[in-house]
Amino acid sequence: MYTVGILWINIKTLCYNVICFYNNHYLQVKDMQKPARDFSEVKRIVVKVGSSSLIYDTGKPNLARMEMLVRQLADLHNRGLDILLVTSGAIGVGFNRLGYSQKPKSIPEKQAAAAVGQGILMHMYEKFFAEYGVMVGQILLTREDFSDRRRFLNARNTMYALLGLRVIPVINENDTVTVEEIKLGDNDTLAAQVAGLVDADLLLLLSDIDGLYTSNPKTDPGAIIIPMVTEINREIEAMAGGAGSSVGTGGMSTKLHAARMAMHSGLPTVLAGAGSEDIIRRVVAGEQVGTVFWPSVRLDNKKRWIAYCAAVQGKLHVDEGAVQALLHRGKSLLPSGITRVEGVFDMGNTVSVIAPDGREIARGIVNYSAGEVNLIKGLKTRDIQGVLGHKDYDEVVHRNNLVLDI
Ligand SMILES: Nc1ncnc2c1ncn2[C@@H]1O[C@H](COP(=O)(O)OP(=O)(O)O)[C@@H](O)[C@H]1O
Ligand SMILES: N[C@@H](CCC(=O)OP(=O)(O)O)C(=O)O
Repeated sequence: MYTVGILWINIKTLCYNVICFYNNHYLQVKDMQKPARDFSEVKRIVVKVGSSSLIYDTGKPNLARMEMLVRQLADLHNRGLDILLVTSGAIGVGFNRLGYSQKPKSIPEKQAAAAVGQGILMHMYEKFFAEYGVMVGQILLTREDFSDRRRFLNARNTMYALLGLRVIPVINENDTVTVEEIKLGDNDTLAAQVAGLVDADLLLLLSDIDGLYTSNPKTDPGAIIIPMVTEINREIEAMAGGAGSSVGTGGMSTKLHAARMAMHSGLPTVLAGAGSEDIIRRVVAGEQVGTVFWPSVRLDNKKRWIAYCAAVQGKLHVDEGAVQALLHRGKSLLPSGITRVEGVFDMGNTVSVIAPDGREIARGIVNYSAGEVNLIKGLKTRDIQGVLGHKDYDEVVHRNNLVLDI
């Protein structure tokens, strides 16, 4: 058993080394031939800064860091680029001002901290940007601002108006009013949503870590940085651990989720260290810093909306045959593959499709209500009419309304 264990560790180490050699050497050489880091055409950037980069663990703001980032953003703005800043930190700054020794646990206390902290945060940005003659405008968003078409267009119009007036939108989640059902929950996702909303050319996630590593470098000293990712597959996902500080939310998982959303919107994401010297300018100049997530297949607007904006109203649990049919044979979801229904939804709502191992394998728009799917699950398509008294569709979710690889 012991020998098998040692052998397994050696194989894992060898695999890591091969991956890292490939990433560090071959991909960088390839980068040089194919200018993957050529951001010279970039006109609009969404920059997200995490709490861990703006606040010390005590909850006191890191003023030097904030000033340094603002100077770089103001400079890009002066160069004529459109900059949108997604900033975390309201809860962190707020809990300190309220006299808590650490981030509170209860939702009302976090909301109170956000209410106090958001004002302080905005005041600091206003002050720092004003030193460079740059105006800022606050925008606070919830998930409904992306899932509701009217609100989506409203938010977009406001952002375009601000950019047109050469104002930098400073964006955060509206934590004071967001309850579970309407919250995005983390600003990495928010930044990716904003990048899609304004059709940005680049998403830059600045954190207390300088890139994606093979595992969490704060707990694994052997972790190695990955300079480029072209597909966020299960191996990459397995590398992501939780937050690295008491003020961060989500850790690497939410950054990968954000990068995947951006990839599906056709735009690159760079994850880099907020504390590195001149980091924003260096990323935009195409230097090999941090991890770049390169876009692959661009989903059309409808599928992007299903995957990332629509509120998920329920779950359809399916059997292995349905998993194979959806993932590998490009099929629609028929009643015969459905084993269980969760949630209350109507025809036209968005649902998650769950594999037998509990993984979400797809998201799509349903053609039948939860009650109806409950009655026809496991049945053949030809039985729908007899059971429901009507059959408007053969499929419970048509493949045109289905997004795989969420
Ligand atoms: N594979 C990984 N590579 C790099 N960092 C990781 C990884 N897994 C987990 N982390 C942790 O993610 C943290 C960054 O996420 P988070 O604390 O939420 O920061 P932010 O406040 O910038 O959003 C890092 O400090 C690190 O500890
Ligand atoms: N909206 C919250 C931050 C949520 C969040 O995602 O935090 P982080 O992981 O630090 O980017 C706040 O302003 O405190």
